[in-house]
Amino acid sequence: MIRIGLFGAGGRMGKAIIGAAHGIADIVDESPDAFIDFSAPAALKSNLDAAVAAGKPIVIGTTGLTLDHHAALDEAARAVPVLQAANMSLGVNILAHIVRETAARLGPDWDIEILEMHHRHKADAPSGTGLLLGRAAAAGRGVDLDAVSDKARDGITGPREEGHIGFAVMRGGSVAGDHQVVFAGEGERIELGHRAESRAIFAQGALKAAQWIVGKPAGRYTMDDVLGLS
Ligand SMILES: NC(=O)C1=CN([C@@H]2O[C@H](COP(=O)(O)OP(=O)(O)OC[C@H]3O[C@@H](n4cnc5c(N)ncnc54)[C@H](OP(=O)(O)O)[C@@H]3O)[C@@H](O)[C@H]2O)C=CC1
Ligand SMILES: O=C(O)C1=N[C@H](C(=O)O)C[C@H](O)C1
Repeated sequence: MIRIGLFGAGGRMGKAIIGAAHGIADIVDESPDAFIDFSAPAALKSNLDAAVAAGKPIVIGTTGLTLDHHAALDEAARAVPVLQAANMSLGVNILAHIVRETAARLGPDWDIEILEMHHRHKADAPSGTGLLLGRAAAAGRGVDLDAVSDKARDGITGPREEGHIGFAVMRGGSVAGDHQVVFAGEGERIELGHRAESRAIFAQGALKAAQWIVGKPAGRYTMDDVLGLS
């Protein structure tokens, strides 16, 4: 059993982690072996400071992070092990590899669109997973996602720009997390997707990551490292 300090314990993911921890981890207030953070971007820096002050690893699932947040992750990773992943599920992390491979094999005349739907409470858009899948597609094409992403279409947009990667965001009800990557060619489409049936898969992935990261050297890690997908 490992001892986990949990940031965001009162939230939806915090409760899912407490529910999944039985027999794997004790959720504690003092002397944790590792921290898990599913809270909000505004809390990231103080949560990293707590991990660095304790000299313990931290697993971060919070999404909506900016370049400044990533700089803070890099800084903390000089002192302690830091794993940040927009999606802790096995399925999504495998899907990202399939998307990268598919994008690499198809020419730029195949349009790439990413669709995601989440529950009505979600604070950030596009989802961290949508962006992760967009980065995988962009990497497959050898381009930078920021240079080719279309995140908002409204009004007279004109025709689609070749090589761009589009995002469509839906919010409603209690959807735990649906993602689809559409490769649209002339006369045919490839649709690759993942549906989370509950938050349990994210919670189990976060706990697995916390078990894995204890004892690792300082540095930045991903779920690929945990799942052996690198
Ligand atoms: N990587 C992954 O696999 C997954 C990532 N996520 C991400 O995890 C994050 C949390 O999601 P979810 O549990 O649904 O969100 P909730 O809003 O249900 O919970 C957020 C928690 O963080 C706390 N919190 C919010 N803002 C602050 C702050 N500024 N300082 C300290 N604590 C704060 C809240 O406390 P209070 O209620 O008191 O404000 C609450 O306990 C989101 O970014 C989400 O996208 C979600 C699912 C899977
Ligand atoms: O906020 C959520 O609920 C989720 N957030 C993550 C994201 O932004 O991709 C992961 C999952 O899709 C659920």
